[in-house]
Amino acid sequence: MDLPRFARPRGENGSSSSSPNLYVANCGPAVGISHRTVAAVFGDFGDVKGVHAADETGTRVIVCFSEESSARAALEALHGRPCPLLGGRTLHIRYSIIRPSISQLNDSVSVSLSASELNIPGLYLLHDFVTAKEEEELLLEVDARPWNNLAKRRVQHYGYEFCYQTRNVNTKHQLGGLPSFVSHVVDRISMFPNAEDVADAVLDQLTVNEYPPGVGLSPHIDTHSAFEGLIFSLSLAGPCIMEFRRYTEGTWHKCPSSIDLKMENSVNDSNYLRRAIYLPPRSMLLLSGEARYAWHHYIPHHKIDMVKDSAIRRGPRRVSFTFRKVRTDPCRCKFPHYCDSHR
Ligand SMILES: O=C(O)CCC(=O)C(=O)O
Ligand SMILES: [Fe+2]
Repeated sequence: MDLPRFARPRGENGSSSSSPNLYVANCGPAVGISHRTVAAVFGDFGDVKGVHAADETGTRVIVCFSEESSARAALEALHGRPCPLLGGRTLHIRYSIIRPSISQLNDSVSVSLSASELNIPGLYLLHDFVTAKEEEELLLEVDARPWNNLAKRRVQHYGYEFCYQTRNVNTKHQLGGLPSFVSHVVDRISMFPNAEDVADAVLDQLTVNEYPPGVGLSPHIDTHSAFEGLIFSLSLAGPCIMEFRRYTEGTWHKCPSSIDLKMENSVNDSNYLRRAIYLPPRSMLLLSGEARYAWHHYIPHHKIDMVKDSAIRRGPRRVSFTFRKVRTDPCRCKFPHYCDSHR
């Protein structure tokens, strides 16, 4: 049953405050009183917009009036006394408000389809960066190689190993060059519009991530001292949304060994700006400048994403190829607040 979500409103001193909706206990279909009968009885006090089950017991309902004054009149007349029109039952009535659902709380950010809509300097998205055939071939190549299992997803590293404890790379330990099966992708990246110095950026590290449905990635900024300023991420196999958060300086903490976010703030904390973008399969995302250095990126742990008005299912897996250049000297970005080279 699809139940509306109602909560008891609280005034400043904890007392219940006024609302056009009433929570009415001790009546309902389970005790032989239909919603229609409830609407008729409460209709004596004003226009009733609807009567809903308050929960699954069948003995508690929510009566929604158009006007607060009607709800107040009904509450004063009917609360705590036997109601002859409802089989002599004693009704227990309180004010009620519509509570936002968990998903509304978590996902109130609207999801953009293009990077320009997002208005984050340095963030770019190109659709159809590879063809469906190339996508299939890239997936076959990585599936023919060993995966490393992390707690919830699988990864492969090329060029340099990425260490999740330190969120850094060991620059002294090169695994070899990038594999030849990504050469055409790297060549295409060198012509990526919008990316300053992209032609000079010799990308030498590739992380392949495989996310099962419902698995995301915690909010983070790729460690400044580990990687240079251009980060390219190719989405394959399934879609997802990526959220970006820019924390107000002073509201987050650098961890000793990384610049991952210490989650002191709840998801709804107003200490950060929030934006989200839809990443379809075969699209290439570029994080550069402010987007790379000052915004946390995050993939929510959803099986279904709301994009505009459509619910988009994640698919059996999403595989991303993240191309970066390992940094060999300290970071000199313009965002020292978010930078581990500026400690
Ligand atoms: O899966 C992605 O697109 C992003 C991966 C990522 O942010 C990372 O590996 O640091
Ligand atoms: Fe990242």
